[in-house]
Amino acid sequence: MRLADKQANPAASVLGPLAQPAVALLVIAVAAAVVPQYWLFLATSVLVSAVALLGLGIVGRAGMNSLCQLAFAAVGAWTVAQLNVWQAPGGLIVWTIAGGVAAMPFGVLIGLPALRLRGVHLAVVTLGFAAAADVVIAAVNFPGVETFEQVERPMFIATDRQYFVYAGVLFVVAAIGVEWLGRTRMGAAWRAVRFSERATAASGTSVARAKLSAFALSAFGAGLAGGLLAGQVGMITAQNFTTISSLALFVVAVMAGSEYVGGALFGGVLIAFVPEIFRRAGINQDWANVLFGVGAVQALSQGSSVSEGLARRLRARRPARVPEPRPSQDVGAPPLGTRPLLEVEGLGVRFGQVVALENVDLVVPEGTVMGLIGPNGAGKSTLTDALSGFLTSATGSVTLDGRKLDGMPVHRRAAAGLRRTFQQDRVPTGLTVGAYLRFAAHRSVTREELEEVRTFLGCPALNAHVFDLDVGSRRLLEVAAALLARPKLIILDEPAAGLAHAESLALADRLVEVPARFGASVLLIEHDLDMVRRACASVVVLDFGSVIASGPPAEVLARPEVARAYLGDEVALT
Ligand SMILES: Nc1ncnc2c1ncn2[C@@H]1O[C@H](COP(=O)(O)OP(=O)(O)OP(=O)(O)O)[C@@H](O)[C@H]1O
Repeated sequence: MRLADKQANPAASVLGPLAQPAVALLVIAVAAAVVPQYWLFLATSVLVSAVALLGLGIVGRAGMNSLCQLAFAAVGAWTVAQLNVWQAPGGLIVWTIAGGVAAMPFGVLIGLPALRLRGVHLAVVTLGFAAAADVVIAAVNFPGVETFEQVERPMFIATDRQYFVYAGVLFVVAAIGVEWLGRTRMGAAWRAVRFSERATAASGTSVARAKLSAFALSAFGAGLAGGLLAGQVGMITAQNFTTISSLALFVVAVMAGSEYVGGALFGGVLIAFVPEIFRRAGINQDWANVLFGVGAVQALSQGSSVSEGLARRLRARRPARVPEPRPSQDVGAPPLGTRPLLEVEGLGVRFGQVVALENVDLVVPEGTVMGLIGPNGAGKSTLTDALSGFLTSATGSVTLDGRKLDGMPVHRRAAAGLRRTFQQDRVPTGLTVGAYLRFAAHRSVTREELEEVRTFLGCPALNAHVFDLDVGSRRLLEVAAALLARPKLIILDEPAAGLAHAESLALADRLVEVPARFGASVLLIEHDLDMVRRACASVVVLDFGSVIASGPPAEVLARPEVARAYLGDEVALT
């Protein structure tokens, strides 16, 4: 399913989705006709590296590092060489695709540690794999090398000019594939995992699946590049896939921004042409790697690659329109549900010696908005984490609509109808509003449904970029996504943080309507007591991890023990 809105990419909406590939193919055709043979060979190398960089960009989208892309490429090249020796049916094009497919299990294998490791630890694991692959392929010759068997090209791509066109077409197809994937739910999951694994799981998406799919498809891209290289040079050696080359590829990806098609192409140009320019200038080609390293350090210190910086500058020309806050309009008494929806019995959570929750019993009725309040450190967020499945050490039992949730992982609880938002901003910045809502809804939603929820809460337009939104708008967006998922229960953890007081009250009025309009009960965690009074039919007060009061808001907030918990004094919270 297509997730991003067309307007998110101004060029695409003006020229049509096929215009960019068509222009690219035209440039390739013209270059094939006019560029001298030698430079065309280098240009083919650009395309080979660009395909590998597109693959690397996939793990980059998911916020992971892979320093072993050329080990995957070696698998692709090996497969092509072996199929060539066997003279397998299908010819080079089929062998190249087979090379990509053959690299995928290795991608999954390397992706497995990514389920537990992040950042530099994951990078070290992938580097280890690159080094191990280096040793293996240096020790044994690629198929056909001992017998001097060149990889055979079909007639129509036999010359270097024809092969350049073939590489160009393959790059365009790969670029379309990567862009298309980026707009699917899987692509949105990669962006979401990069921003927050917790929020991704809480939206019902398997973090493990998102990470492994990114590694598998990334390896596929690298495998394709390896096969393409095998066809280009005819006979491959271990020298083509050294660990240092893998590192250089990664560094260029960081600098150029391989998550963008333009960035991958630019990176390919750097890898192919900079060493050549150095050679012609009589400078040792290895200095190219130093230059790439400096560029990557510069990109990291600026917080964005060349492509990311360009994309931001383009977006800055079209700032997102944030709608005027809706005026608050007291919609009357909130509904008071009767049938129990969420039943919590004896919930307990300890962090070492700290007892965060102790023997908490709680019932959230169906069709209502219930408040959960308490002073800082009372245990509200811990309760949310325990209910949504993040705290596996929690004791006690949780039942939603008659179904026991105990032992269920986060994404399965979300699928069972329990959605939550977070106190901190967890909306991935790499998506448009529309793409985020569709992803986080975790079900097929029509544009009308999107617009309905968006306007109901007063969120920015679907084509606005999350990156450009203020914190308040992002909080509303998270609530909108939770509503779109049509859950049975939504736990909102301080949704008004970042909103002005009037906006908080307007949100409270909207929440009152949620049970009737969206069929979900709401458990609202809030410090803004005006908002709680306005939105909630009942309220539960936590203090030091225990429930100290519950009932209608006006009555509960007037109780001296509640005032004492908040203010340390017997003053009613009126
Ligand atoms: N990961 C953790 N390790 C150790 N202690 C923790 C951890 N998380 C929470 N706590 C402790 O558990 C208690 C409850 O914290 P919690 O964050 O749930 O409170 P809260 O009511 O959500 O507070 P706030 O309103 O400030 O968000 C506090 O004493 C806190 O210090």
